[in-house]
Amino acid sequence: MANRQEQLNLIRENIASYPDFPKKGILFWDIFSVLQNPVLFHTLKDVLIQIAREITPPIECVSALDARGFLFGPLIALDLNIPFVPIRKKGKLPGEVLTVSYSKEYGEDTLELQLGSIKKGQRVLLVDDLLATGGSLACGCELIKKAGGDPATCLVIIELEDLKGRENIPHNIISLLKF
Ligand SMILES: O=P(O)(O)OC[C@H]1O[C@H](OP(=O)(O)OP(=O)(O)O)[C@H](O)[C@@H]1O
Ligand SMILES: Nc1ncnc2[nH]cnc12
Repeated sequence: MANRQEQLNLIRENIASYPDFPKKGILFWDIFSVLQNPVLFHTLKDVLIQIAREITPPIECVSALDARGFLFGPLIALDLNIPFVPIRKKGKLPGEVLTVSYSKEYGEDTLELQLGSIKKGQRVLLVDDLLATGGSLACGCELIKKAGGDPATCLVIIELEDLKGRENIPHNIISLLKF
């Protein structure tokens, strides 16, 4: 069995990148290239779960950002046997919602969280595939706080270090791979 660094190196080598997508000047990192290989997908899932289990004090809920965060957040929540709560793009969640707008590397958007989906003071792990400017994760953390929860840790697979996104997020951030 490979150690964690070897597992991460294997994943790193298999993340595809596309220049000028979705806009000129953006180098797009495509996590779906990892999911096409079941061995790598299993490896990535195992690393994410190990890391989530190591967080102290323990997390009580997993949330994730629409859409690529949904590929990973539910896997962690199921393994830890704790609730999963989606944070979706505007207009997709029924019932009463909290709403916050934000900017990201290649545009602007609005995210929503269902009222009552997070308990007061609950320690939430917020999951996404990638941290660029940090706009999306910061927005997710703000929604969790507005709902009364504690955005205890953000967990991403890829961090684009040059964009200094973590400076925009006043919470604990774990990234598996720095580019
Ligand atoms: O750090 P930031 O500059 O905010 O950028 C990171 C966000 O951008 C991407 O999502 P996108 O909004 O493109 O949505 P998708 O998952 O639906 O493709 C990515 O999955 C992150 O959520
Ligand atoms: N460079 C990038 N690649 C993939 N997803 C992103 N989201 C924001 N910036 C991104």
